Amino acid sequence: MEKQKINIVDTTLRDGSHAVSHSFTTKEAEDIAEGLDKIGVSIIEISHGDGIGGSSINYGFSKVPEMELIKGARKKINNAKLGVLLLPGVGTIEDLEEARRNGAEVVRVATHVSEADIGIQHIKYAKKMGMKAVGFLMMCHMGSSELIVEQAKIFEDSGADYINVADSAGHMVPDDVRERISLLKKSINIPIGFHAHNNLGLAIANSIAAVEEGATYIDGTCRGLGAGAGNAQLEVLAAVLNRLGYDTGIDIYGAMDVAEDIVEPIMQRPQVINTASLMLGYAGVYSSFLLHTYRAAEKFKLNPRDILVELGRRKMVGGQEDMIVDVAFSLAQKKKETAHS
Ligand SMILES: CC[C@H](O)CC(=O)C(=O)O
Ligand SMILES: [Mn+2]
Repeated sequence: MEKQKINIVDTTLRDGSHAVSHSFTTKEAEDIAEGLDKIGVSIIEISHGDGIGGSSINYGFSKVPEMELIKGARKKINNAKLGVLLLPGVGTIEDLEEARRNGAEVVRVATHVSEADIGIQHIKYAKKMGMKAVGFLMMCHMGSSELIVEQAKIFEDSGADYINVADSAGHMVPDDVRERISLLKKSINIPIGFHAHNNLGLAIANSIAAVEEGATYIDGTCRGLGAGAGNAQLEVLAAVLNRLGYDTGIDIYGAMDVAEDIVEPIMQRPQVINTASLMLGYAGVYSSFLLHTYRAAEKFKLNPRDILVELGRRKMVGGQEDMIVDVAFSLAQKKKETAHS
């Protein structure tokens, strides 16, 4: 029997950007893109962690403008497709046009799980420019399977080539993934992808659950480099999928080498599940809030875990990074009041 093909989408140079505070240099982007292209990934995504246009005071400034990184990566890619992420409102149609001119062939239009309608024009415009367009639903743990189907259909009707379900908070367990992907599989006519975060240590297990329910595009990053406790570790993902009999087209030894020789040396901290990243998963908080929370905790002399619990309680979603400081400020005020009472 022919092996099922699984397309591996690498987002080291995009989700990994969160983990290095958006400090990738052109040389690093070139080396990583070249390595990923050689090992056979289907799509190489590169952008500021919060997508094109994300470099800002709210999300953190990029060390090197992302369009320079995109141009650098473009020169090194021969086989994979070059992709970017765009959050409508953070990135604009003009940013997308510029990325296209610089060689991007794929755009993943990312919206909160209940807000696909704000991405319709971006999907349509990308298709008009000849790009592959993907509807990327974030924070899917917050949406029922039925809501996800409804929102995916909005993207499908706009012309999206596939739908990506993202467990942005790394909060899902395999049954959550199975339930959502299986209903989606029965309900839409385009392929399905899955994007995991490892905050509960389930990124690989959840990715496998997605594949078993019919997802054919799976995200990974070298060494797991990404927001929070990171993403599904690409070299592990490829090895596990291979062992399960799927065809990823990935050179597994090559993937190990890219992770070990090119990505690991530029990592700023080990990609581990420490207390704060575990709390992201446990409380269902956006993974990219982690480093912003550390900074706020230091500034207001708080335990990062307390800030994360409060962010989870308030159901903050992607894009609300400014609320981290707000929450930290009010917790610090409360602490002061309690000390004086
Ligand atoms: C802020 C964009 C975000 O990092 C996209 C993503 O990777 C996710 O939702 O997990
Ligand atoms: Mn992510």
